[in-house]
Amino acid sequence: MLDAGGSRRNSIELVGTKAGTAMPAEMRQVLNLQGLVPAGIEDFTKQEVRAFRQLMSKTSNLEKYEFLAGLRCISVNLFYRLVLNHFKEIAPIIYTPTVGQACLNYSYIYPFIYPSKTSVGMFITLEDTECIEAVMENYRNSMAQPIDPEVAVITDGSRILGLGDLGVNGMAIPIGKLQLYVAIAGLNPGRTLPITLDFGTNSLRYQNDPLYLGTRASRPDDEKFYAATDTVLGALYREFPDILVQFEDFSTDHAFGLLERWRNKALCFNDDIQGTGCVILGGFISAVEQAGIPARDQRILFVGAGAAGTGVAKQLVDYFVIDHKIPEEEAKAMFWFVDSRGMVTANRGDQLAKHKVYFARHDNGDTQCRSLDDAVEYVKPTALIGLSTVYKAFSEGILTRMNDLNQVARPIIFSLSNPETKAECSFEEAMRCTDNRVLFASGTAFPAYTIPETGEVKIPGQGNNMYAFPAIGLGAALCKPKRITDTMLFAVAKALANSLNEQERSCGELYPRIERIRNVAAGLAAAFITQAVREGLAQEQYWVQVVESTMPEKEAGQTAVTGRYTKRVLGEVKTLMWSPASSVEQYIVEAVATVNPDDI
Ligand SMILES: NC(=O)C1=CN([C@@H]2O[C@H](COP(=O)(O)OP(=O)(O)OC[C@H]3O[C@@H](n4cnc5c(N)ncnc54)[C@H](O)[C@@H]3O)[C@@H](O)[C@H]2O)C=CC1
Ligand SMILES: CC(=O)C(=O)O
Ligand SMILES: [Mg+2]
Repeated sequence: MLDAGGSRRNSIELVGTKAGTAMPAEMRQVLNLQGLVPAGIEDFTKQEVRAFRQLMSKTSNLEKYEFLAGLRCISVNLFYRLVLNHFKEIAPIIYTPTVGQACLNYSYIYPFIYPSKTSVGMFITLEDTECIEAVMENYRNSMAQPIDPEVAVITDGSRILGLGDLGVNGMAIPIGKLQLYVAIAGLNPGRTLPITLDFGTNSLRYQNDPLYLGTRASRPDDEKFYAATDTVLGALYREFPDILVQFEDFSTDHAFGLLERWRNKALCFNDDIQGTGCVILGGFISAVEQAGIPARDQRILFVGAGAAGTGVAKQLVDYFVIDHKIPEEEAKAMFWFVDSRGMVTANRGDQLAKHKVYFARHDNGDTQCRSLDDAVEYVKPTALIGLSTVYKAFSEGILTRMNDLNQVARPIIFSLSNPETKAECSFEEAMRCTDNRVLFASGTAFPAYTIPETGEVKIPGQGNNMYAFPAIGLGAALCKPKRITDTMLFAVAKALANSLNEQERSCGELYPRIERIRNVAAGLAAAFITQAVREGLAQEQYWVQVVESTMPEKEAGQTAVTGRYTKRVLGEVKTLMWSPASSVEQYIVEAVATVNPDDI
């Protein structure tokens, strides 16, 4: 009985896109399904249409999230088919902003799944770390296919988006990030591993919530935290030696601490510090080019001096140093920070956290700006970058003042906190208050804005690390670098800035349109690989040969790298690239739209 059930299940898995109502008559017979399914035999496309109708019939975004999460448990293929073909509509559901709501409600909406058949990932408690090898073994045994994961996204839920400590409820973030790895970079869903370190939560709200799914205890101290996390990461790298680990949404000190501990000895990066740095640098380069003053005249005020704020600023400093040949001390002096206590200065009177010290101002004399308004008056910024988690921190007064201060150059205003309930301002507000002159990006997508006087429709840029991490992961999965360096990420940021097409540039946009994100990710992954090879860190010999052989005549080696990418899509769909069967061709066309067939 059990055996029969098992083989039947396997058969159904094997048929993939021919499951359910798409199952051919012969197969229905073999599986004894006559009379158990409607007579109509339809193709996958019709299933997609029906699923999309059902999705769109949901009245709230959270319901849409739940529908998609349930669908994914039933049919991975159909889920990704929908995501790929309706990416613009679905990305804001499986990712920001709705994923924020999903996290807040995760213990209420957790799907009814059975981990022996399908698991959503790993939930590792402090107790589990004492038998971590067994946990790894359990995961391996639960996998539908005997293949190693290529990318793990790991969080401890301590700083989920701008929503704070959500404990185990943060799991929706690694899940959502990895769904974008599949949708944007074509990774095999079976090769993605979401992990939540369920070490407790300091949110009493969750500790006291009867339906809370995680450990009801306060978080451990640093010593225990690092020991337990090291145990998990050590086991993970032993079990899956080539895996890329993406650290996500750890509280600030642990975000920096883990990166320092692991960045030089394993393949990993922190998405909030480095991925965000990459993406914001990419958009910032485009903004500086359009602003109308020399780059070295920029005066950049960051609101929020956390992991993301200082991570982004560090990459911007690199840009001024490398591309504009501005000495580091001068480049650093182009930056000011405001945090919850006011402007970050060396003589503010409090002990500055380590990551703020580099940017602390020493030239403020007795001036200590306690509010953002004061800081704007003091700095007279040309660029205002929000990574503060403070909703509407960019008031109409501040936005209008930015416009007044920047009559020669166009003001750069990035409202980057997520989800949109934490965004410093909306696109519409920024446009209205700056006479539509703003160069704008936001972490969560805002709607397009129609300029009332002219009817012109303006599309805001989405400055979200989703433009970087899938490409970093794809590049890492392909060339298997020993580690990820700042210069490799810088190459990705530059490739992002260069990825805008003529139409996007002529409309003054800062990021490529979301519809092209797969194609763009291919180019960014190519830049990542090329730089890894240059630095002698790529371990995949094929890539070393391809990149080196094309370097002299093709500056970035991009075409050849993309060529190999194509080959892998064509030849090794099952082993590396993944896409629902019927859209593989479409994917290839998108991914290699610019490739000369002779190079493939
Ligand atoms: N667009 C994107 O791709 C990304 C956006 N983010 C967003 O950035 C935000 C911050 O993330 P992290 O830096 O990791 O958090 P964090 O907790 O490390 O930093 C938050 C910073 O904001 C400051 N802050 C708090 N209240 C303030 C106030 N009233 N005025 C000025 N500053 C204030 C804090 O002092 C701290 O320096 C989150 O909302 C997150 O979702 C983070 C990563 C990527
Ligand atoms: C986008 C992202 O990683 C964050 O808001 O934390
Ligand atoms: Mg994050």
